[in-house]
Amino acid sequence: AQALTAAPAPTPLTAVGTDRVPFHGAHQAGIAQRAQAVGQLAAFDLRPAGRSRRALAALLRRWTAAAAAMAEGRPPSDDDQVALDAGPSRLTVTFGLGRSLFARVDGLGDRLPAALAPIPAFGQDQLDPARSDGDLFVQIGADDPNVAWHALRTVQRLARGTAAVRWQMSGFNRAPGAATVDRTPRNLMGQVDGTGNPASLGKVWVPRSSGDQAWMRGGSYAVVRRIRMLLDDWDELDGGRQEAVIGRRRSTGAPLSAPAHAPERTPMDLAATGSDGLPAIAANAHIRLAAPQSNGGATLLRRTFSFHDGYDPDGAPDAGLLFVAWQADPRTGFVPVQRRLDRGDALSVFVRHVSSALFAVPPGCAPGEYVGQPLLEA
Ligand SMILES: C=CC1=C(C)c2cc3[nH]c(cc4nc(cc5[nH]c(cc1n2)c(C)c5CCC(=O)O)C(CCC(=O)O)=C4C)c(C)c3C=C
Ligand SMILES: [Fe+2]
Repeated sequence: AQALTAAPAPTPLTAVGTDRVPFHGAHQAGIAQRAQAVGQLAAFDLRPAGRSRRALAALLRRWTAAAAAMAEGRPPSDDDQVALDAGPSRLTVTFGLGRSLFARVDGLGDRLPAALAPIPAFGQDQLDPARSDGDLFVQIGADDPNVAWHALRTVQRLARGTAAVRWQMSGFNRAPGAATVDRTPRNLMGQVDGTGNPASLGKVWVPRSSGDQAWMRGGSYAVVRRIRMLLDDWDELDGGRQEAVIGRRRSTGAPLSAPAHAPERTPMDLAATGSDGLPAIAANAHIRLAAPQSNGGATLLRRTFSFHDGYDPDGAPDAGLLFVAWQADPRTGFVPVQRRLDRGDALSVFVRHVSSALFAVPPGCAPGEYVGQPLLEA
């Protein structure tokens, strides 16, 4: 065996480290790109010293400059060097604004978008206010854990004196190169999760020609829900019942309306029946109730991370989904879909929504500009 003191074999920086996502553009990075292996979500509340347009603009300018540098694999100014030897690793840092911010910062009251209306309470919610909402949102994704943590630490350091962390959550996904087959990654229930995401992002971006607030055009709205999975209860179901709850096969992710060995992306047929004459995709199956065709066309881009934060005293894992859903308007996206799921989804007895937040995510910016500039300066 090689002695631990021996110099490590020189491994070349692979595509995992060198891959990058451009920070600048029409839309912020971290929405259209497939989710990275590591996610860090954080909400900040403005401190009294940060509750002016000037202080907020300065913070967003600092955050933008640091995020743009790190996305290229360059250190931000006054760097702590935590990620000095790493490549950009597909780092994205995405910034959002919560409803409470518009009441706290002078002169922003009349700039509150109608789409930032509070998410209504749902019957099965068990939300913790301390882990919900927030003035500012930062979503970080990277294919390397050190790179993601470095970005989180950097935005938090740059906020000192202006804004303080309100809540923070860490998540993960399959690492690039880890799959043996070409298939959408699995969640912690073992399901292929993400297959039904929209092929086009037309309903994700606020249209250029509409919306009550011009500064949000080209932006999007993020609904963030920490959804715990009741995994010990789930384990009690046999495989067939687990598949019926979702409406898709566990092995391939194909819909239950398709033949046994159909590929993952076979379209679902909600009218199909089995040999018993019953619907192949049950009336209360998750995909039937969540699908756009069951919700007047309501469409979401789900870009989620799994989480696991230890165990309860009874041994149950505190694990589940950091559910991040993107849409042009949550009132016609997340809200009607969740209303339907809350009332009738077979999955709902195996999950628990424990936190909720909604953020307006402004469009992207060009070099020299900062995210949110049209809100604060136009
Ligand atoms: C309000 C929206 C949704 C919540 C909350 C939600 C929670 C949730 N979902 C899964 C697992 C799966 N979801 C799947 C599909 C799916 N889910 C939603 C919406 C919400 N899910 C939509 C819009 C869809 C797509 C429906 C379609 O048109 O096909 C699937 C199937 C595979 C896939 O399409 O991704 C799984 C599996 C969990 C575990 C969960 C909460 C913890
Ligand atoms: Fe779902």
